[in-house]
Amino acid sequence: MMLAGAEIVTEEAGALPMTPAGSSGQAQASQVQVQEVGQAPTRDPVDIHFSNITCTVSLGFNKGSKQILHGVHGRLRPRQLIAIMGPSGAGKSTLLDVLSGYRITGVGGAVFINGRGRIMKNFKKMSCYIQQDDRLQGLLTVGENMALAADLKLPTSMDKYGKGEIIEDILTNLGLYEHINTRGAQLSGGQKKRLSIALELINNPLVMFLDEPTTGLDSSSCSQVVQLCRSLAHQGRTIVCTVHQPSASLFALFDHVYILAAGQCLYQGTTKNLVPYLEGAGVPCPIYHNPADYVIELACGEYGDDKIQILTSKAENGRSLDWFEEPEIIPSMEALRKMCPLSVLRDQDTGPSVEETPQSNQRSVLIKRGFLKAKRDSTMTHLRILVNVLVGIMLGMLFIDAGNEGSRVIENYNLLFAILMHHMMSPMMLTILTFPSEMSILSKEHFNRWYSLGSYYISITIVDLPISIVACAIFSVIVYTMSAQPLDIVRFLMFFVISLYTVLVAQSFGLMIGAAFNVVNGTFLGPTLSVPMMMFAGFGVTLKDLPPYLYWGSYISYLRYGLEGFVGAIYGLDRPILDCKQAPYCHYKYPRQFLAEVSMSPDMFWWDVLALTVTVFTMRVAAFLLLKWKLNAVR
Ligand SMILES: Nc1ncnc2c1ncn2[C@@H]1O[C@H](COP(=O)(O)OP(=O)(O)OP(=O)(O)O)[C@@H](O)[C@H]1O
Repeated sequence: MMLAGAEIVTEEAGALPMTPAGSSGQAQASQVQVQEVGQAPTRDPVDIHFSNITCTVSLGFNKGSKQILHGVHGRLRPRQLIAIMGPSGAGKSTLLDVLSGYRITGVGGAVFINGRGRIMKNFKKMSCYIQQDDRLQGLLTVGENMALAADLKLPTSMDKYGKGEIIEDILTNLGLYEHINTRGAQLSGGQKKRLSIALELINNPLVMFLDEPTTGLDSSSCSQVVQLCRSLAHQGRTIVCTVHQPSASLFALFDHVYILAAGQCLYQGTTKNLVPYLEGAGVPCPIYHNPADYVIELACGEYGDDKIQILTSKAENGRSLDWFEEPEIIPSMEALRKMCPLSVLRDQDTGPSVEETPQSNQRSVLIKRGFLKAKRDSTMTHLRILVNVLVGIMLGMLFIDAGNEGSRVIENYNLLFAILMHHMMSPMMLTILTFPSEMSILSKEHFNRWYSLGSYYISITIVDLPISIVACAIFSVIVYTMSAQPLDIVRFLMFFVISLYTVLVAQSFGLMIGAAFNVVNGTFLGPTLSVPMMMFAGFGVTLKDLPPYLYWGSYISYLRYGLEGFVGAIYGLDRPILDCKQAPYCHYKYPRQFLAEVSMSPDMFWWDVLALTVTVFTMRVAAFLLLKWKLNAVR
């Protein structure tokens, strides 16, 4: 059963002639002329005023700090497509981060929305931020991506037909309808960019911030994306993009430009006024020179730093509105407040919740999305199960029939430790390697208030559990039977429970590392931090041989509880004397003698389960807190 929105999109897509992915679809898309885009906003347009914005970043311990933005001012008018331009490193993305509210650390100054100080919770409800890298669900089709976003971003009271209509409308106007059944990962760069915009358009934001929407696109895709933004702006939105160095034709598509050089404003006004402005400042743009190129050259200091100073003071670091279209009719802050009285805002207030839909809806949609992804994920699901089958068979063959033989007890003990290593390494490394890319999507969707972190975390935990159970059960059956462990259902279940717990702990440990570190650091730290756990597991150095001053280590090693649990399952429960067919003398044919040798008590099984339960719970909570911290720390 598909999602409500996805169902309608797919049904209706099926009724229309569909273009197979990767064929002539791309050519058709490039012919799309973006004229009218879906629903025009129904609420008052948004006028953004920012004043004395500074941004300082710390360069690390004892290295001081760096100021990126130097008290810039500006005005972003509604129904305008505004480009923030400047050379590389000028602070364009930083300014966009600050204006969208994404960056909060080290920021000074004030942002006003329709004449009133910005209240972040309310501003987030009317705006969205599309970052430079396309953070899309690559395993889901365009239609599924849209349907899931609609289920998260539109009120639950809206039925699937209502949502389907909105989705159809947006996709048709953005030239993506032909690609409704194409997976996100298979879209071209321009299509990905348009899908990123389409996803945010679902709840019809009044303000859109786009970081470098044209980077990496060919000229035709660039102009499509910019034309699309222009149409969206002229419908009543305030659209702000950063752009590097647009061609003359692309530059002309923008209504307004805001030019930065080394964190200061060189010019703010209409695109058309740029040439007269430069002329007035004594730095005229040479004939036949693209003004966008020329102003970037000026901002780079190619014509001298004094020119930057002249322009910054002429623009009053963004205070001057002289180069706006009809500056005399730009409303003052007071006039804006009168135009948007508080009584109107009160009527529009949708309550304290930041997200559009309740947590229960967020969880169920995210769980559906998680299962859909898991079904198609060749690494997290298919490869994981395959690896469990292959490693199970390999270990089974290596230790074949070791479980019942008195002369092979030590070998069997080695097998139990090898099983623990497998359950520790593969889920931990898989999580460390895959979670950081998931994290970037989480950061975007969470910031754009698709869902709360709690809903996300619960859903990933629920989605992963059945996959872990299946992978672990397959592995356990193979290795248990091939190595001829006692055929007793209770022992097998004890063995399985310990295996599953070890997987869950290792995964939680991987999640903690994946949430806090990038892939390189995580790949180094995960296995390195696991070494002490192995040392204290009671393997190699048995627990009784551990020096007393290091004994505490065995209590914090989850592998110790795993190994003890395995030994209890296989040799506990008053196991009878073992066979001794393969040797004349079997030192450990009495299981109790072996248990005494490794100083493990068979009665500790439930304590081991309890210890592993507490460890899983603690690590999950720690991973959640780290995730929460990381989401804010990157800002
Ligand atoms: N967290 C940070 N720590 C240190 N320096 C930073 C940090 N964030 C940004 N910077 C520096 O601030 C300056 C402005 O960065 P920003 O990304 O805003 O520039 P930009 O104009 O968007 O550049 P580009 O067009 O190349 O993306 C750069 O020199 C960058 O190295």
